[in-house]
Amino acid sequence: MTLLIDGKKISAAVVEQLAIDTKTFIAEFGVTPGLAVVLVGDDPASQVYVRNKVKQATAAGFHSTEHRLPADTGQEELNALVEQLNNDPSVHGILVQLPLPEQLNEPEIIRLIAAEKDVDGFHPLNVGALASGMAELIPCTPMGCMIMLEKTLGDLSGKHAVVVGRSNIVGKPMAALLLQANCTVTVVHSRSAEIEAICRQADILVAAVGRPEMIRGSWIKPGATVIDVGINAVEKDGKRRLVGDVAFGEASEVAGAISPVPGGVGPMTIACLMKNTLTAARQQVSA
Ligand SMILES: Nc1nc(=O)c2c([nH]1)NC[C@@H]1CN(c3ccc(C(=O)N[C@@H](CCC(=O)O)C(=O)O)cc3)C=[N+]21
Repeated sequence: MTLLIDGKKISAAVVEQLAIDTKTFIAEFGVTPGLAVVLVGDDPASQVYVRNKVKQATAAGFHSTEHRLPADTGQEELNALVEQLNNDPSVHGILVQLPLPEQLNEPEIIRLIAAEKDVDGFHPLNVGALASGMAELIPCTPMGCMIMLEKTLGDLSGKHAVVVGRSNIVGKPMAALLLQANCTVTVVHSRSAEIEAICRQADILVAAVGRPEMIRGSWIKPGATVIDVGINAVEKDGKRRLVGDVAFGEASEVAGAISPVPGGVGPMTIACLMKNTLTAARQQVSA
């Protein structure tokens, strides 16, 4: 029997615990954790995610604000908003939805966000802290994947984890976290040779490439744990559907445990954003 790793259920438990911790925090410090979400442009999928984030923030007991800027916003204008949020003591976490429209310089914005308010964990200071095992703010998607893996497998020591993809937002931080959990870690990417054969050696396979159903059942070692990070919108029978980077039907016949899309990593990402917001608030009140 293949176990379905239910991200909806696990994330609900995370948010429930967080709501309790938030109450305690507010009672102790008299401060409500605040999250500011910035969205530039009007991509409909992004609007859905931003709305979900604001909704979950409210459920966790946070104060949250949404800042929408038009698609043609200039760098100066976005910088000014980020600086204003950096200086606002009621805001403990800042998330600027990526990717940004192409006239905007993404690395500049990532560096401009105050590191202690960087709830995405993308600022170079937070990336460095993660690489050396001193992280407070950990990128949300990889953190969510680790919670799912530990919930499913317990101790991860000695397992061979293969990460497919090397992005700054998922692949690289995922590899760092797996290494810290004492896995043997292999990262494969678009230039790698023998990707299939390497995937077939994985006890833990994390797919984060952004290519619909690229990973087939035949790439998976029987009994392996598969985490599907991909959220790809595809047309099927004239309807918009979400599929992962893993061919779910085939893969679930081979894997020991697998996370679905939707209902897997997506909700975990949002739950971890809430965790980071409370962590950030905690750091800031005791600073
Ligand atoms: N600075 C920044 N940080 C992010 O964390 C970030 C970002 N930019 N840009 C966009 C991506 C995408 N992302 C998702 C989070 C949750 C779901 C999610 O909950 N998805 C549901 C389905 C939602 C639906 O039906 O459309 C699920 O998988 O079950 C999806 C996508 C966060 N991102």
